Formats: sequence, C-alpha cells, structure tokens
Amino acid sequence: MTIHSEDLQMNIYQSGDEAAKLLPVSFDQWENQAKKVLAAAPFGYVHGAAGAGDTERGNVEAFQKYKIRPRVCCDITERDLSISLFGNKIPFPILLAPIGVNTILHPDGELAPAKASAKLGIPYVLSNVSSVPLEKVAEAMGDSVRWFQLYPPKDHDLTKSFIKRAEASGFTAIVVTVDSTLLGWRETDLRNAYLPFLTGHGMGNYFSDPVFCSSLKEAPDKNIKAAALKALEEGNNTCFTWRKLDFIREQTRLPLLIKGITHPDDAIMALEHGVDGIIVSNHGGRQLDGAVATLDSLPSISESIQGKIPILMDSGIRRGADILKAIALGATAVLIGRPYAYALAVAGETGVQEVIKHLVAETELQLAISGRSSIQEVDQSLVIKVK
Ligand SMILES: Cc1cc2nc3c(=O)[nH]c(=O)nc-3n(C[C@H](O)[C@H](O)[C@H](O)COP(=O)(O)O)c2cc1C
Ligand SMILES: O=C(O)C(=O)c1ccccc1
Repeated sequence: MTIHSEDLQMNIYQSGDEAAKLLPVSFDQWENQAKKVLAAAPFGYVHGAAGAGDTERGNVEAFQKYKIRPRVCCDITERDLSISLFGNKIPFPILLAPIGVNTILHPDGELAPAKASAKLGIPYVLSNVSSVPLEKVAEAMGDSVRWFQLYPPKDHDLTKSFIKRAEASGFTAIVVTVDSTLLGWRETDLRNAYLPFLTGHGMGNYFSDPVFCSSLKEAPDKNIKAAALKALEEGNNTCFTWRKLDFIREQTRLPLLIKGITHPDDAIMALEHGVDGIIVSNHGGRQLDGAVATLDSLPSISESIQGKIPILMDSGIRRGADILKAIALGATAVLIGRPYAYALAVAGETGVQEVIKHLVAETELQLAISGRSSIQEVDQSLVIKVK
C-alpha cells in the first residue's frame, strides 16, 4: 500500500464537522477510546506493566534524551521509507509486534491485525499465544509476509510441531521470545484476578496441536482450565538456555530472530548461536520492572553487532519521531505493540490499518522535515543526546 502523507493530512483537515466522527489520530486518543469500549480487566491486561511500571515509563521517556537535528535546503520532494529484510522489500520500517489473546480485544482476534498488515504490506508477527490458530491466520493473509513467534515450550516435540506447522503455513521467519520464561509481576491483573488464558483465550495454537493434545488426559474443550494450565506450564521454560536455542536453530532453515535482548553481550551470544536477527525488546515493560529502556540499549547492541545481522526494536514506540530516533541509533525497523492493540479494540481491522497509516504518515513527514528523503539516509547524525 502506498500512503501519501500530505493527502492523508489534507483529507483530515478538509473533513470539517466530520472530523469529530473520524477515528482517533493520536496514541492517547486510541488508548482513551479503548478504555471506554473494553471492560476493566482486558483493558488492564494490555495497559498494565510489571511492578511499579518503571520500565514501561522509562521506555517512553528515553526518547526525550535524544533530539532530532534537522538539515535544511535539501530536496525532499521524493521520499522513500522502504527497507529490505531477509530478502523482502517492505514499504515502511514497521512490523506488527506479536500480541497474544486478541479475542479479549475484538471478536475477530488475530485475523484483524493479520488482514490489516497484509493490506499495508508490512510483516505480521503472530504470537504463539494467539486465540486463532496459525493455519487460520495464514489463510486470511494470502501471500503476505508473516512471521511466527515462539515461546519455546519445554517439550521438544511440541517445539518441533509448532515450527513445522508455521513452515507449512507459509510463515517465513521464527521469532523466539526469551524474556518471558516466567510471567512478570503485573499488579493490575493480580488485582483483577485476570489471566485470559485460563478461560481459553490465546490457546488457538495449543488446543489445535496434535502433540499438545496427546499430552492431555482429556480433550481441551472438556476441561479448558486444565489444558490452559498445561500450556502455561510448557511456556514456563525456566531452564531455557543457549543450548536449547541451538536445538531450535537445528529445526529450521527459516531466518531465526531472538526477541527480548537488551544486553550487548547477549546480542553477541545470540549471533554466535546462529540467529539471523535481534529484536531489542523488554516486552513493553511487562516483564522486568526497573529495566533499561530499549532505546538506551540500542547503541551498544548496534556497536557489538557491527551490521552483521539486522537489529529490530520495540517498546515505547508511539510516534514518527520515535521511529526515526530508533533507526538513527541502529534499528533497521521497529515493532509496534500497544498502539495497534488499542486500535484493534476500538475499530478492528480498520483501526489497526488506521493507526499504522497515521504512524507512517507522521514518520514520512518527520523524515522530510528533518531534511532526509530516504530511510537509508538516517544515521546517528540525525540525533543528538541532550541529557
Ligand atoms: C497485550 C500484550 C500481549 C503481548 N503478547 C506477546 C506475545 O504473545 N509474545 C511476545 O513475544 N510479546 C508479546 N507482547 C510484547 C510485544 O510483542 C511488544 O514487545 C511490546 O508490546 C512492545 O511495547 P509497546 O507496547 O510499548 O509498543 C505483548 C504485549 C502486549 C501489550
Ligand atoms: O502478556 C504478555 O505480555 C505475554 O506475552 C505473555 C503471555 C504468557 C506468558 C508470558 C507472557
């Protein structure tokens, strides 16, 4: 999809009285509307963070330490936001982050963001804990680029089964998330006694898996809670080490990415263990409280990787300026989390498309007004650190 930022802007300006009826423009508005349409517990699940919320706040605040230093009198008539990732040309440096349990947000569940990303032409990273099984998501996406995120199960046969199913359904990369072998301390969810998996949300891939089902005493629909507890136990893979990553590496020739890296030494370990890409992430502050912001992690990780494999980044991206700063500090692309989750709750597939279109338009205008005509021209010289 081509997005003409000035046309998009002008359409909104000229909508007059209709403007009030249009979908939100800013992240804050999406969040406020999601709060209105959702019950307190599912809203709290998305909004919540670990512990005191320091990591989550820090992710957002880190962007203020860097300021864009524009150049002027550059020809910015033509703009190009496209990047190349594992042989695919992607129109904008944006992916949809893996977010599980989408049926708590919208009846279409993961089918809505999957279709939205297919229309936009950006990769969709499907969560291991999606409510809709991966085969159904693949069917809805045609040939569009999709990656599968894995919470590495303890059981090696289940691991193999998930990877084989993803390969058979046309997913073209595997993302192993390594920051969540235990669920963080999330006070909002504890207060609401709310864990959506226990009522069967987010279990699409497990409950449809022959290896998983054969490990149960009775079919998942006979005892949803028991089956969900078993799935969560598989995910509580507290003995997951680099050796287990090697096992995953051996199972697939697809590009393998590791998600949840914030230390440069771990980035080097990951490279040595054969990954093809690194996702600098702290899970949007939902796992470890008081942790380093991902933007602050980027320069040292970029330094240690030396351009050998792509570095992607998420956690706290809310605006076009954030995207440019992340790219300036070494990211090839960013993943968007909560902004699309809120838009999904408010307006389903249309909402997801809309929130991403606005982000793209803002990024393009920011790029141009800062004196660059292509994402390839964005490097460290775009920003200065001010505090
Ligand atoms: C409701 C919710 C569910 C999530 N589920 C997953 C998941 O299943 N797998 C995963 O790797 N990350 C998951 N994440 C983390 C996101 O992939 C991403 O790292 C994070 O949302 C980025 O931060 P942001 O929300 O500030 O953009 C989830 C995040 C949220 C908000
Ligand atoms: O809600 C999450 O952030 C999430 O991705 C998750 C789900 C299950 C176990 C651990 C993390």
